[in-house]
Amino acid sequence: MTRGQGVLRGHGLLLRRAQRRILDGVDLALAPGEILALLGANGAGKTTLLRCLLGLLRPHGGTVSLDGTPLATLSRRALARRIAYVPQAHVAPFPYSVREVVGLGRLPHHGPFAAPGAADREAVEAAIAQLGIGALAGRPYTELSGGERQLTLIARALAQGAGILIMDEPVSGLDFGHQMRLLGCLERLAADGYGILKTTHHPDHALACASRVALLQEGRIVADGTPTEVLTADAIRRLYRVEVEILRSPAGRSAFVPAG
Ligand SMILES: Nc1ncnc2c1ncn2[C@@H]1O[C@H](COP(=O)(O)OP(=O)(O)OP(=O)(O)O)[C@@H](O)[C@H]1O
Repeated sequence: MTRGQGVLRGHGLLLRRAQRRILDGVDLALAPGEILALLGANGAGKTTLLRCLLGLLRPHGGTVSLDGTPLATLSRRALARRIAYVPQAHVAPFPYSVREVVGLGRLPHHGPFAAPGAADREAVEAAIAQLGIGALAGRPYTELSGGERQLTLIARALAQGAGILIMDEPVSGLDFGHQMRLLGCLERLAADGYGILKTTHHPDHALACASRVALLQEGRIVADGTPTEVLTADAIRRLYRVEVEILRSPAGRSAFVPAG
């Protein structure tokens, strides 16, 4: 278990696609206990950046390191014990049960040819309980709704036991209740030492549940700081080209609403 360890750092990341610079000198680091929300318009390069940080895409320039060790020198298995990924959309070809899909998170621990042991089964049941999807555990993954699939993939990431969670729009497809419960769950995980990097299209969620916010625009990180520092009405206007204002509740909560 590596919770509470591990600084994941991308430095000077450069990535081109068809002559276009998708990432243009990106520096971004994630420390244990942080929830870092990455925001940017559609096509800004958020998923591309996550895939570079996961070692799934090799940048044309720059480096990614984990505790100072270049990612490229770590085996896939060693990496999978340290970093878990929740992708944006996932279509499963086989009707594995939810419990089996969550169990795939344990592969880096017991290997592909050994049967899962008691610790693996315990980790799977704990992750299922944490996401509140016990009622789905025996159902085929292919027959789940999009939101149910998303919860299953998050449970798989938790079962993996890695201290760093990288999530691509984790609330997409979740109903309002599940969104709120998931944000609460992320806060508890961060308090427990997990480092969490998530992309989001919801500035409000970043205000409510992030310790840091980074904005990606035209291949560069244009802001990186606390949610209140970074998420101003002006920054939202520049990022998404919409006019907004910030409402503050008596309890000190903030939310963006259309201006005017
Ligand atoms: N395999 C690919 N080949 C060519 N271009 C690609 C490829 N994958 C992504 N792109 C382009 O790279 C850019 C960044 O894509 P990316 O998926 O990283 O954006 P994003 O910020 O995650 O977007 P969204 O918010 O819509 O999910 C987009 O312009 C996209 O069209």
